[in-house]
Amino acid sequence: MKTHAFRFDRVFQPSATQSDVFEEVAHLTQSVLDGYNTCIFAYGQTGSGKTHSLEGSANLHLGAAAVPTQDPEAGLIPRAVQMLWSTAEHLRAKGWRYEFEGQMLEIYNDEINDLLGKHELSGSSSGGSRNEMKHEIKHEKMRTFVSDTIVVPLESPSQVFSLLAKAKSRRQTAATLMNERSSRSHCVFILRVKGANALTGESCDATLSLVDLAGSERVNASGSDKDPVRFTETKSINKSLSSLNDVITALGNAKTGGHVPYRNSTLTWLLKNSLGGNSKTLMLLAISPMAEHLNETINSLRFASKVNSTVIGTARRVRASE
Ligand SMILES: Nc1ncnc2c1ncn2[C@@H]1O[C@H](COP(=O)(O)OP(=O)(O)OP(=O)(O)O)[C@@H](O)[C@H]1O
Repeated sequence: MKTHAFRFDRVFQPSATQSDVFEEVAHLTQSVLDGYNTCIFAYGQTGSGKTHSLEGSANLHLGAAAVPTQDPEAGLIPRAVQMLWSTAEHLRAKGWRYEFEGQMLEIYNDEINDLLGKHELSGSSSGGSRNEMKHEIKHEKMRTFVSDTIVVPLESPSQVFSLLAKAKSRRQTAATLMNERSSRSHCVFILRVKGANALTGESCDATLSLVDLAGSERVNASGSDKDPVRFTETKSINKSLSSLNDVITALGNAKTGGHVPYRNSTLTWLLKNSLGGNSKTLMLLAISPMAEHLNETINSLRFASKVNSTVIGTARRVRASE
């Protein structure tokens, strides 16, 4: 039997619980309160467990009635949200006051859909989302703005869960109109955290981006070239995942002379400030244990171990004035 060796910071066995996974990443998500732009990607082939890891399979989206940290099936997002709110509450005693706001975006065929907006995701059996609105991404210093998208001020974890539920149901509606569409789009939850300390005069303003990437398998082997809709989807997934690879490679490679090709895909352009050397980035790789998925699993492991071995820079805090 041939063996392949890969090195990672941490490997979770099938017996690992949601709580085990969260324990590993909790400190990272928490650093958004200290003013670090932070990004967590879930990468892996369709059905390998990306959404399971980020959202979990508990019925979390019932508003205030759900208490995610007491639910063993709650995934990373609800746990992180709950932890951020409770840490912010503790930090009040030290003078900190935080404001939170959230956005839920989907990138499908290299275009942004606002999962909280009114117009998109109408669905179409002939080609997926027909955006009534084109969204533009702008970067000003350390901030990212997406035109004509809804940003919701968030007062409590339960409000975040309702927001996630709304976005999820809109995605699912679109998915029933177009078979398996959600596996072929990237879903990005952006939580902006603004903090000010009345005692020390310090301030911070950073975002936590949690990204459920489209299935990483190369679909051309499954006949996508015969189906124009599938072909377009495949092309844009391949493009955005290879752009992600190129950006990470460029960040870790001094030889590129400082040029990082963020603009090559909507995914990398949107996440520019969360991917750059000043932010904290983590990739969570989901792999299937099934023998028939071995090739995809090895491809995923190769990609992720390359990402893991890349040093993208040194994270630094973002102050509110930046
Ligand atoms: N570690 C796990 N333990 C238990 N069930 C799991 C685990 N990982 C995945 N599953 C289950 O497998 C199914 C597929 O997982 P999931 O939807 O998370 O995959 P995915 O990688 O997000 O797929 P897609 O690319 O289609 O979004 C779900 O029913 C999920 O609950």
